[in-house]
Amino acid sequence: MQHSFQVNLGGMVDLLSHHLYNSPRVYLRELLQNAVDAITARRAVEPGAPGAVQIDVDDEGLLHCRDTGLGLTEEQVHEFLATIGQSSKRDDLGFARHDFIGQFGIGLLSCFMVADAITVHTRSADTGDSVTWQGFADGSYTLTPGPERDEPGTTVTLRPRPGSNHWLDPATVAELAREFGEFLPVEIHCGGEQVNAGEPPWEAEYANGEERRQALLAYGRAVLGEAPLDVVDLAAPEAGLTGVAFVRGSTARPTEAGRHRVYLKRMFIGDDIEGLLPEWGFFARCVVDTRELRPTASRERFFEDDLLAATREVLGGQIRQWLMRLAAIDPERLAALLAVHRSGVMALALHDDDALRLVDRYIEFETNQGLMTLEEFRRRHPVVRYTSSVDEFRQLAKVTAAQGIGLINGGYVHAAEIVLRLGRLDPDTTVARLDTDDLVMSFEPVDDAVAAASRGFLDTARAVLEPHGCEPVLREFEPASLSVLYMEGEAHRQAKDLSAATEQAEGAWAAALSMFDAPAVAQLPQLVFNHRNPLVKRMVTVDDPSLAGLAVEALYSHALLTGGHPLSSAATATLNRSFLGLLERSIR
Ligand SMILES: Nc1ncnc2c1ncn2[C@@H]1O[C@H](COP(=O)(O)OP(=O)(O)OP(=O)(O)O)[C@@H](O)[C@H]1O
Repeated sequence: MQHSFQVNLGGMVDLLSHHLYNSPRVYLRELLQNAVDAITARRAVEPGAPGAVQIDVDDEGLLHCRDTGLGLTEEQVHEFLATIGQSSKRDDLGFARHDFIGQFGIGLLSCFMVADAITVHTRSADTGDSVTWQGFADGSYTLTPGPERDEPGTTVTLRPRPGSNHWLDPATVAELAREFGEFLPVEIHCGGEQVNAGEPPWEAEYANGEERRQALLAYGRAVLGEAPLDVVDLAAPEAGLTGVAFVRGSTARPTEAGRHRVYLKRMFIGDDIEGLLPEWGFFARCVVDTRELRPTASRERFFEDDLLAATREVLGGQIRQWLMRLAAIDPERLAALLAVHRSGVMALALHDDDALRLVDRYIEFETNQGLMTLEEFRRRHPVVRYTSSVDEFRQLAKVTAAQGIGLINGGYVHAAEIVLRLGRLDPDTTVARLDTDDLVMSFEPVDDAVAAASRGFLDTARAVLEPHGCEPVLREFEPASLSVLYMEGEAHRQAKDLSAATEQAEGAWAAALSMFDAPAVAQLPQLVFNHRNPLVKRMVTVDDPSLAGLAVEALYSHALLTGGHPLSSAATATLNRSFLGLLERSIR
């Protein structure tokens, strides 16, 4: 036997009024929306019908919202107003009717957030009959005929709940009406004063293009709280969407990035709507009006459906086109923009070839020959080498420059990925991570006489460094001011990364990683002594093994520190020992 669900009416009303919305302030949005929908419905059958909404708060603190809409018959009151989830704005198949903002049949209940009784006094334009309905938060209602109204339309009256009077304060009401109704296509009056402009500034008529642009920039200043760098027109016909994007002149606060101001059929929905632009577009803030995107029941965001995804693509494409056009007509302004929004454009360049070209041409990277664009760097160095960490760059910038090797600091966010992608895009560019083994190979060996004279020193150095898993090498390289370099070598670094990952991993990951047993490290890290350095030159001929040992220990720890390598406890002990030992000898 089949049964029907039972509904706890009071609980349902409570759920749909108090727990659906972010703030009680939306009660006024729902009132305005119903008024505008009722006017739209009346004008569909009576095109010249008046279209105005009047909101007043009387001396007793009651709020009255009066419209010149279609009104309701007694039958419609029962069917639509008094039936939760029933809406006159859906067609016979249950689809939202296109011209109306409402569709769910629950919006009026939001008034229970601020009122304990809702009175609807309405006269149907169809029958001319007037009725009065009064609904309460427990789900009960009364319906009485009359009193007569002169004109078709509806007046909704709210009696404030104890403690909610401030929401019905005249100044608050005017502010909310202005906010939600700013662009609604009917006149909205509050306390006798019209509070809305009725038309979004991007839809308005202007004498010429420049006047329009200045008006939009002024509007953008109000929206962003700062002067925008530029304004971009947006249109996504499938979503019935028009609007503008303001390019920020400074980086957005994290709470604002990727959030946009959105109107639904000209009614304000929210200032913090996400998902309108691809992630990389965080340097722009959109203000748009849409007819087709599907709002959730709270009307505080949109469903993440195919239409929203397609709209995001279209709008992203328009921002991208604007960027490309700017590159062609005003490269200086583009450079200024890229300087402010560097990381956003870099992120875009990770999957967009045009943006990659922009980055190539306009964004400066840190290289071992100073700041320069990748385009310029590639002109000088057909092989683009990069480091994957800032520390490695710092350590090797000078020494690679001295060997004539161009080096890019790939340690900053996205830098290495950008350089690699550029290599894939441009067949004439070879991109390679700096291989420190190759670098050591490029250093000149010392001549035979020096090698013979340094044998004793190298034996001492080998003995000192062996417990640290490091071996000494003597070479000649520029700059001569550099005494030693600690070089890990690619194979060693990979093995180290793997063992660190395995140590940190837990559960299934640890098991998976342990399958890649760290290979026996073929090449130990090297401490490369530079024989062109005057100190090293003297050091290799010192015939006091204990002094040589202290010097090696000191240079080893110094090389670790300057290379940004973590100091093990053994290395820290070495640093202390060598420092104190050398001090003792020099003061003796
Ligand atoms: N000012 C009004 N004039 C005429 N009819 C109204 C008015 N306000 C409400 N109604 C009627 O009451 C019904 C229910 O209104 P309610 O605001 O709860 O839902 P809705 O507007 O249909 O949908 P949504 O939940 O999306 O707002 C409406 O469909 C409409 O038929």
